[in-house]
Amino acid sequence: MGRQPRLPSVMSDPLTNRGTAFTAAERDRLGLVGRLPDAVLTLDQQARRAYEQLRRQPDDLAAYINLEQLHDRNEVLYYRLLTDHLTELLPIVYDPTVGEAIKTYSHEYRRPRGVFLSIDRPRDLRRSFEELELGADEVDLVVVTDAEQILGIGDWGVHGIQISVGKLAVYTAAAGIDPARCLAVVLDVGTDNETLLNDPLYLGVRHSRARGERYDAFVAAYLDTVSELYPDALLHFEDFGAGNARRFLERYGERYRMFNDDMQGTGAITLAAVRSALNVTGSRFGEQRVVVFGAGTAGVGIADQLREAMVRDGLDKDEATRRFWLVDRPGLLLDDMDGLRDYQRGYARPKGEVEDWAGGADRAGGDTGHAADQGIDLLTTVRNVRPTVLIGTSTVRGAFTRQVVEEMAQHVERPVIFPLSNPTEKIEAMPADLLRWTGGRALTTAGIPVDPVEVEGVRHVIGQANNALVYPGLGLGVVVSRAERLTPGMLLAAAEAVAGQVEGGGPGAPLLPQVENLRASSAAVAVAVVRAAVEEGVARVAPDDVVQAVQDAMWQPVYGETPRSSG
Ligand SMILES: NC(=O)C1=CN([C@@H]2O[C@H](COP(=O)(O)OP(=O)(O)OC[C@H]3O[C@@H](n4cnc5c(N)ncnc54)[C@H](O)[C@@H]3O)[C@@H](O)[C@H]2O)C=CC1
Ligand SMILES: CC(=O)C(=O)O
Ligand SMILES: [Mg+2]
Repeated sequence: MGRQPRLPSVMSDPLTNRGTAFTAAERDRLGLVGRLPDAVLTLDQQARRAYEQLRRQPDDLAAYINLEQLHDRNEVLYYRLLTDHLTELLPIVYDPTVGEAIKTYSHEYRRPRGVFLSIDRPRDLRRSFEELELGADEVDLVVVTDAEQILGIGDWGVHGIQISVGKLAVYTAAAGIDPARCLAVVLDVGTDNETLLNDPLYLGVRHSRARGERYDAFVAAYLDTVSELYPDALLHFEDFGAGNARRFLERYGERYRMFNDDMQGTGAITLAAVRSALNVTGSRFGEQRVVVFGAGTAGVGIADQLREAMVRDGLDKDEATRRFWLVDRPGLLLDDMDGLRDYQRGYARPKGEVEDWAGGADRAGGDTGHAADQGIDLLTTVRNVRPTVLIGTSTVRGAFTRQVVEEMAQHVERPVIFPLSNPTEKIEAMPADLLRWTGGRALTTAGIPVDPVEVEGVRHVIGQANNALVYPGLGLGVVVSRAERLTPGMLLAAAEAVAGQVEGGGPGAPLLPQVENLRASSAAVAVAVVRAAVEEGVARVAPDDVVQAVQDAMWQPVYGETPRSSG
């Protein structure tokens, strides 16, 4: 076993490394002579080899690890692979496999990617960024999580860094956000996950989750620091706990260029999917009755955006609010309940409304489908409300039972049913079942990717209602327009652009664009977002030719000019 020669930084930095694709002249100029086997491969050939290696992995988690290792060696090659096989690989680097990877992070750890900020070392916060030596105009996007509610799998402490990494991979693969201009961050504020705290190999801060003033001050210091160091960057918040996600967006959304993906991104993609479903049914937003099962960050974020659509459709805000029924752990949310969260209160139904409901207000969940802890359960709600739209953001697998779905389908011709919880182990119902139970009448999507399904001779292609179909284009639009803020008009423009990308219609057609067309649909979203930013007066750059400006801004996974020296 010999000595491993030191590799010049041009090879050890995944942003500049091209491995066996360095030409003889580059090897000579960059100090790589003797560091590589003789052959010079093209990016195509490298991609073929990398894909062969990937295909040999025994399962999805192994494929994830293999891809992350490539990510850490050669970013151009990694993104080339991702863009060439987007439909196949998005579920690996992102939802649902990223959930598995997050659970096993401390054990599968190989090398760090991203910025780790510890609440026990607040004085290191600024330094952690400064030592990256990135200029004020060199960062477009920072994705941060505190990992309290990762997807639907809960609190994963420092492991959450991989959701920031995964979200960024999608930004680049889907919308060509330059990976050299992005940062993934975790705020490691401790964890209440006892499995992690009792694991000797756990890599995070080893205490329970900090809350209250200390936690708030840490988040405030984070925002202060990143916005000062990178004044043009979009500050993306991911997978914070329900109360915090909303609180920070409300407190800071006007002050910083901030985006909460779980509220705003999920709201926008769901709005797009409902828009598309209404194109099929020929009805209007203002006519819908919406039941949301799981009134947390995503559920209420969705309700807010659908409510705005109803208001644009002519309802006043109170009328629109009355078209929503939110069901959470205590059952249907009623105005006399103790313990409602601030963000739920506005949607709580008057207690009097339910007194003569079949089942009644005092009825415990019991035999009526998925049991609520107490109060009025989902089945009773559906039976009495006769919703046209049913949204699942509860993390409760199987909550949309056959009974619930058949009840809904008795009263509407085309029930719109979106089980949005991630990952697969949390989904409220599989779209195939929704279609079978309704004889193909359900208009459905899911947060995870699912295969087409044939029901009664019709092949149904299921769109993926995941915020990944909207946030990359939204981010690109912010980058191109250098928007000062992310406004409701920009979110709406993004949602409408996604819905506008849906082809054709016809029996079994998906409600959302296909992932294989994600680059094109993200570009269309970006164009709409730039135009909205200009119209709303928040754009600091107003390109003459928006379409071309968006194309020009998209980073491509190709080897460009080589660095002049190994640096
Ligand atoms: N498809 C997409 O793009 C997105 C999907 N999601 C998914 O939505 C789910 C929820 O995520 P968040 O809103 O961030 O979490 P959250 O914790 O803020 O909300 C979940 C809500 O469901 C409620 N819930 C839990 N058990 C319940 C039960 N037995 N009955 C009724 N309600 C119950 C909780 O009390 C909470 O209010 C996750 O699975 C997540 O992956 C979230 C964001 C985007
Ligand atoms: C997709 C996403 O953001 C979530 O499930 O939390
Ligand atoms: Mg999320």
